Amino acid sequence: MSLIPTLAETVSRARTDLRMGLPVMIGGHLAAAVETLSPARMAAMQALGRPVLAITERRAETLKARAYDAGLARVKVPGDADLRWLRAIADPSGDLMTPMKGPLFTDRGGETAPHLAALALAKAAQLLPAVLVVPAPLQPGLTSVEPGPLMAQLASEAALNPVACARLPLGAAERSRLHIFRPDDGGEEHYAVEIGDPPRDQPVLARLHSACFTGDVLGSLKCDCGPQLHSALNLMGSQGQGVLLYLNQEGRGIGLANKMRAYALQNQGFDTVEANHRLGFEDDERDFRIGAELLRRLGFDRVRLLTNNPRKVAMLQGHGIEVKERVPLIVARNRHNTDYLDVKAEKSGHLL
Ligand SMILES: Nc1nc2c(ncn2[C@@H]2O[C@H](COP(=O)(O)OP(=O)(O)OP(=O)(O)O)[C@@H](O)[C@H]2O)c(=O)[nH]1
Ligand SMILES: [Zn+2]
Repeated sequence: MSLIPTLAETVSRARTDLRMGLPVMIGGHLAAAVETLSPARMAAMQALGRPVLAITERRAETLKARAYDAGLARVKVPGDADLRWLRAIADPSGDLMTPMKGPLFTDRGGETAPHLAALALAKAAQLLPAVLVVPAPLQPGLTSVEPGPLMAQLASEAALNPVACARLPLGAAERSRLHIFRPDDGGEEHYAVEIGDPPRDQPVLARLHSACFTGDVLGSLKCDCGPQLHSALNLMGSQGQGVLLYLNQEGRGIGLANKMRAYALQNQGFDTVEANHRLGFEDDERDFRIGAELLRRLGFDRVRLLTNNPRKVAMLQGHGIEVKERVPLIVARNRHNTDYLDVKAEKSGHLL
């Protein structure tokens, strides 16, 4: 095998570069995430030409900037703009304090593939989707990737390889094991809690749980995650078998930092869906294929799925897992989570 990095490895590097504040070369353009960009690197990029600030169509809607391309607006960066100017466009936390940012002028026509790819990479890095982009000759030492292969790689499904497994007696079920799976694209590891020894030729009681540090670990009252996690484990414990997948897709895939930005917007009065949109994300950025892949790796192809989210059912069915039954997971309301639960029911189609 050659020592040259594969496409998956190059993309994984590019994602890490953006997180560190290092620009990457995407199809003849330099691209850097605004969130991690330093003033010196911004100046170096401005010296190369006229950069644009690529933002998502969602963010552009809030800023009243015209998005001429599906999913993308390319905001012209004035010659005298500094990093504060870029950050104010990227980060909605100051929108209410300084609502007038414009007028913002956006590019129409011309190449968009590098910009769209750069935004997808910023999302994959769980950074705010706002990227400074400037045409540039190849820069030695920087990671370089073409937009087409980059997009294809980000959309592809990483293989999840089992790395370790051990018995882990739980309060909810003494006969439990924890399996760790590692993707081959340098992404997050995911876990599976196997309770008892569920027969592989029958539908297994299963839960796909997305990580929620605030709810699962801290017992936050803002969401229903902690109680859902524990009631799923308890039900599996009482039935003697089940499998709970703990997927590291914090904040519906936007990461904990962005989820806290979303909570800050919720403090300003926006709901959970609006907050995601104002940040430039879709309501739900999770890749549910991971759940299907993990179930298959564990030997299951039929489940009784514990969920209130019809999208989870549809996605599993679409990826080769038969959902024999949907088992509702009802959790207690409190005065902090009642609006959140209502919005999930009204806007995200949850069955509550
Ligand atoms: N972006 C964002 N994520 C949130 C918010 N509140 C909770 N989350 C995340 O939402 C996810 C909840 O996931 P799940 O428990 O799988 O729930 P679900 O999609 O609502 O579906 P079921 O619980 O199966 O019915 C977790 O990743 C949480 O971190 C929020 O206000 N904003
Ligand atoms: Zn939660």
